[in-house]
Amino acid sequence: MGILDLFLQSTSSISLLGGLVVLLLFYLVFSSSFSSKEDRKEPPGPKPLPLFGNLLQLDLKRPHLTLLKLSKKYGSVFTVYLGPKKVVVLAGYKTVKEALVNHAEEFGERDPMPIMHEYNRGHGKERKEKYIFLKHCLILFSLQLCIKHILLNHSGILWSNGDSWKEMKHFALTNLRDFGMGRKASEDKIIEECDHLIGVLKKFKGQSKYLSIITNYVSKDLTFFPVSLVTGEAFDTTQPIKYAVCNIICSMVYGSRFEYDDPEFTSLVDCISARVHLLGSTSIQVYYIFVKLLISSFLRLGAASIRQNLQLFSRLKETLNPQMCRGFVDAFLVRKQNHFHDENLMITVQNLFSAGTDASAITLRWGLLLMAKYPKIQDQVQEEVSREIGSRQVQVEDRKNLHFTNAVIHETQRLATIVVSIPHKTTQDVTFQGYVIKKVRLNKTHNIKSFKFRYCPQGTAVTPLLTSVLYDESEWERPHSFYPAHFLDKDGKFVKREAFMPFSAGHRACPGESLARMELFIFFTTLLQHFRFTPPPGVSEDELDLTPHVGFTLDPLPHKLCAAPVHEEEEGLRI
Ligand code: HEM
Repeated sequence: MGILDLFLQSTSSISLLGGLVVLLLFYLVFSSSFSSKEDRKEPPGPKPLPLFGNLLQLDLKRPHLTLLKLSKKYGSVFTVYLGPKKVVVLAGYKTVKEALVNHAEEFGERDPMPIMHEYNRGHGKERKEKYIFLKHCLILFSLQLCIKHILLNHSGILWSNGDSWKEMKHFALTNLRDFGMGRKASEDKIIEECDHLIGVLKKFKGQSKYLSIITNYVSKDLTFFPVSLVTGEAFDTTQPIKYAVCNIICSMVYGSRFEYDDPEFTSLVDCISARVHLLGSTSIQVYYIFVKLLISSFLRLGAASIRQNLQLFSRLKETLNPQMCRGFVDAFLVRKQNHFHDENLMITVQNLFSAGTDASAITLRWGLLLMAKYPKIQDQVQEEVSREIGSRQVQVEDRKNLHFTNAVIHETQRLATIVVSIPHKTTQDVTFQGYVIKKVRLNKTHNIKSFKFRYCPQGTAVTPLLTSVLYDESEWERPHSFYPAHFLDKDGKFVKREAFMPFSAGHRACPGESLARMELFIFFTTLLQHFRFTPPPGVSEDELDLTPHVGFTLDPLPHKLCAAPVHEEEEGLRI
């Protein structure tokens, strides 16, 4: 062995040893700071590593499942560190409800995700100036700069706090109600949209590959007879359902719907979905370090959506009649005080679109996938629909007679648990279930450029784990199975369950719940009234995968289904 080799070997051993010593010191310093005496009463949790926190203990593809497991070990209130960021997790129905409802004020703020925080970090220009700047930027095509400037403040509903959030949420709730949310007007809009959706799904029957004989219940007197149906071409349910659901928000926000092949509309919807998708990517959720790399794609998508909305707003402004508001945007434009500025209009509209389209559309897609996977349950739904409604138009009023169908929709929402959690934060030091949850305070040394300032804003982040409520073993008989009987009494009548909380609760509860519930009922029931959903040819029911794709929401994995028309009079296919 040459002297050089020896030297290299000893140098690398020394540097390795040195590295280990540094890491050990680092670990000791950090772990003592993570668990100082002062913190003893803080919620327990797995020991974090410096910088990485508990990231290495999380299954990053299914973080919600790891959190469920940790709740079994550490209890219903525990702490995890996502990198350097401390997060208190609340698990189980009783704990989540107690925090969000009984301690609504203390747990009621939103903890903006790092990417939102990155947007919102700013230098206090006047709003008007920023908006003018935005217009200039648009002209100059400097889209990234535009968005940075338009999002300097916490605007809109979803990611904002304080007075602006209060005013925007109240305004959205009252105005969307005025434009039909949860009422007859929105029922009519959903019914009209169902017709368009049915028309689109019917187009997929053209190149049928094979005929299947299924037992179908089409007669009112419950005589079962086989019907020959063209199973149709397998299609991806994503876009038609998303377009249909988005059109309901469009008619309330802009006062009009769009055709599914209108490029302005399709790019608006696709852009919103892409942003939600990116927002939910593991890298953004967990690896704060990579935020900078991803932010430019996020900004680009945001810019496209802003540009489209600006065009729509300017068309609405040109034809605005304050005496006759067509939708939410008109109502906003005629109010010109306090928080009713262009920036809030833009972000609130974007929030309504992203929150209002994706969640309902994804739930519907889960519903259809579950029907294809469990044909006997689909039989029962179709039998009930046929018996109670026949071929007339489904109405929201029918919900009280369609006990089984209603139970299936609720069970779909429970099992799919599509919103795992949207982060909250504490507004003050809170004593909760015997633990002290301290508000993270920033001192002057945390200047605007520091890592901690950007990713650990004031207040402790709190994750009310809705999945743990919807899968709570002390509340649900079969938490991990598709079991509509969770929502039925012994006489087969629909029963509400307290632990059914997919829309969350308390101050930040979903303002779109009544609209979403109406959409889910009318779209789902109408689709099952008209179509039989089956796996694509060559795929068995068992092969349909119910593993979710984990992002901002839990979506079904990409899949295709066949939709076979069930009505004789519609298709003339009965034999
Ligand atoms: C099946 C459909 C839906 C589900 C499961 C759902 C679920 C949720 C959940 C869990 C939250 C967070 C609550 C929290 O932070 O504790 C939320 C917030 C929100 N949702 Fe929904 N939602 C749905 C449909 C809608 C619709 C149709 C709209 C619009 C009309 C909407 C608008 C919003 C908004 C604006 C927020 C933010 C509220 C705030 O931060 O104060 N959602 N939703």
